[in-house]
Amino acid sequence: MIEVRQVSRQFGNRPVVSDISFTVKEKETLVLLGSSGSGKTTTLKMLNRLIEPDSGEILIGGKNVLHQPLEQLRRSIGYVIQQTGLFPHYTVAENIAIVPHLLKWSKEAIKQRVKHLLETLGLPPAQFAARYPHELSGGQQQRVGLARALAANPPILLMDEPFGALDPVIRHNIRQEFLNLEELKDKTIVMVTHDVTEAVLLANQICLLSEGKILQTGTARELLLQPVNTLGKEFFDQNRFQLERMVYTLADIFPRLTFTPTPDTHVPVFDSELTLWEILNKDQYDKTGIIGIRQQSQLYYVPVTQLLSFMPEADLLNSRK
Ligand SMILES: Nc1ncnc2c1ncn2[C@@H]1O[C@H](COP(=O)(O)OP(=O)(O)OP(=O)(O)O)[C@@H](O)[C@H]1O
Repeated sequence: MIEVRQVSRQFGNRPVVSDISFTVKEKETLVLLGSSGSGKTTTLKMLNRLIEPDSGEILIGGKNVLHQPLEQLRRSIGYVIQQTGLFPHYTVAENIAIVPHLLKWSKEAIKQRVKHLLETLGLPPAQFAARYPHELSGGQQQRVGLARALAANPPILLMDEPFGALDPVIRHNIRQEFLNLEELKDKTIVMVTHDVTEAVLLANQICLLSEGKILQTGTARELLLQPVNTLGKEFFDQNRFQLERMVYTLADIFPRLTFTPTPDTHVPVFDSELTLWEILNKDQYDKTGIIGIRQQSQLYYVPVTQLLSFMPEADLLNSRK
């Protein structure tokens, strides 16, 4: 668990991070979201002491990070940055092996770990292990950066705009892979992004920053549907239509649906707690045009077009009771 308590940091006499507090539970992903200059990177770097706070406390696993030996702290925290930070004169395998090597793992253990990570991240070792970073695409470099951060299996991962340098299609694909990676499922992750879609997709909790202060911390659903101030609301407005599909569940829109009779053919059935986005991203539905919804152990059938044409309404959540 990571606990950030009333942390502040100035550069010169300019406050860059002011009185920030949040908690990241084990195996959760907290996204630091905010526009450029809002203090995201500075906050992240205080977690692994690349920057030290002027005041406040940061506890990891109950221990103040300032009281832990720096080397030990950094080795228990994987760090992934946009520019990957790969060593240009090291091969892919050597780059990934850096921390296990420092930890004096056996040669065989290192070899097996590198092989496993490359396979997991879709980079066949026979093809990629001996290459140098400049012989890789941006997406491949980013995967190697992630593999390197994961090499010694640290419980915590800090990621600063990890997909930022990638073009939109690759970015989308890597994000999806990221969501499905077994290696990441038991990690406690803090990620910096200014991309709202990325935040909504990946975060258990979002901490929305503006000018070094927290505007709101909560789930994507809370930030989108129950903003506590205008600034927080406006941050999502440009992408609101798409983002709300990512947080509205079938149960939310249930009162607005018109049901059809039980179809003759088999149709896919979804639990009503799934979001519209989760349903619309599954390809099973377009064969039938109709889906089943399981709501409080009853089954209802509805044409998919109703989900596609759904327009969020301000009163919808209030009417769901
Ligand atoms: N070492 C430094 N010395 C002086 N000012 C700094 C330093 N590092 C960051 N800043 C300033 O602190 C502010 C916050 O920077 P930070 O990198 O934390 O923001 P950010 O939200 O991550 O922005 P971006 O999305 O552009 O990376 C910026 O105005 C930046 O110029």
